Amino acid sequence: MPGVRLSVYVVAMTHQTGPGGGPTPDRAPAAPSDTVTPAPPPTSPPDPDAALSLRGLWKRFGQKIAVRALDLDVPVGSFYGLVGPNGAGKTTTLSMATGLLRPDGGTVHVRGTDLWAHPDQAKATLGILPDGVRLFDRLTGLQLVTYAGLLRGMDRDTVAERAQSLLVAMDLAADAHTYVVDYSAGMTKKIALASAMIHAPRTLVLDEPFEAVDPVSAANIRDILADYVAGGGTVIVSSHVMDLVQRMCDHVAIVGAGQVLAAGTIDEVRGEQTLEDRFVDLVGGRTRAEGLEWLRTS
Ligand SMILES: Nc1ncnc2c1ncn2[C@@H]1O[C@H](COP(=O)(O)OP(=O)(O)OP(=O)(O)O)[C@@H](O)[C@H]1O
Repeated sequence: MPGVRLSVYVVAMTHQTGPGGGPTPDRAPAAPSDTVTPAPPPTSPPDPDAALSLRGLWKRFGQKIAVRALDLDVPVGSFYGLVGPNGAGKTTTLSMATGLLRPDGGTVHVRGTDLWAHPDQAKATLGILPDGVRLFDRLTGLQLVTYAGLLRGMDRDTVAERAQSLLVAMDLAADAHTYVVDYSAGMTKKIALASAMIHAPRTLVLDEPFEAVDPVSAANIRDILADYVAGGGTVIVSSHVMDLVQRMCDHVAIVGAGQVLAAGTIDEVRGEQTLEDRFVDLVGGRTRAEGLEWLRTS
């Protein structure tokens, strides 16, 4: 199928030091180096024009390889979905792609800038909504968004103006002075998204942005993101909701077991199928519920 890259790597475990040569923040100790196989070399150089270009990314946690030799190019101006089953490596990939987690190997380029070599330069152009990272939740919503803008070096007047607009857009104006610790899960997601957008980044990397968000807010956020892409921004979003990705994104990568199994435009990847059917075909994992007869009540 044109435009769809099927993964070619089927390799054994590997362990490398990070690009900076330092230790990685893994939880479990790495296996001895003589028991591992080195990663294959990147298949092609990074794309300097891509919003995000990943080559040969690797990450292992103890014996678990979370991401293995992952290549991905995200075109500028695309609305890119990253989908995969639980534990596929989406969060690990996005964390490495945004400078939150040091890769064991491979490279990350943001519009041609090597993120791990020049993190300040590359990160200045990114807005990040990480999954599961704690916020400064003893601030109010307004304080948190303001703080994000000031940290990005913006002047106070611009920050104040944009913070108000973002709170309105996220339907959080009435809770601007509520502490984030008292926000619901969906409100927390929205205030984190507002914080990621305040500096008008060129690329937004959003890990599960719609999780716990109510349908009306989700529709509003989708509109905001669609406008942002129409204005030249790039959005990379991970999600489990295939229908949402199919409707919202113009590109998609299906990730399984730490690798890209297929990537391209939505039509290229799904072919004649729905995206969900294509996803299930590629990642497998459908099981019959056996041994649960005791759950039947009648
Ligand atoms: N800090 C960590 N320590 C140990 N193992 C980890 C760590 N982070 C992730 N893993 C493991 O790496 C694999 C990939 O995890 P990751 O969170 O990237 O998957 P995911 O695709 O984002 O999953 P989900 O859709 O469930 O959020 C999983 O097997 C997970 O258990």
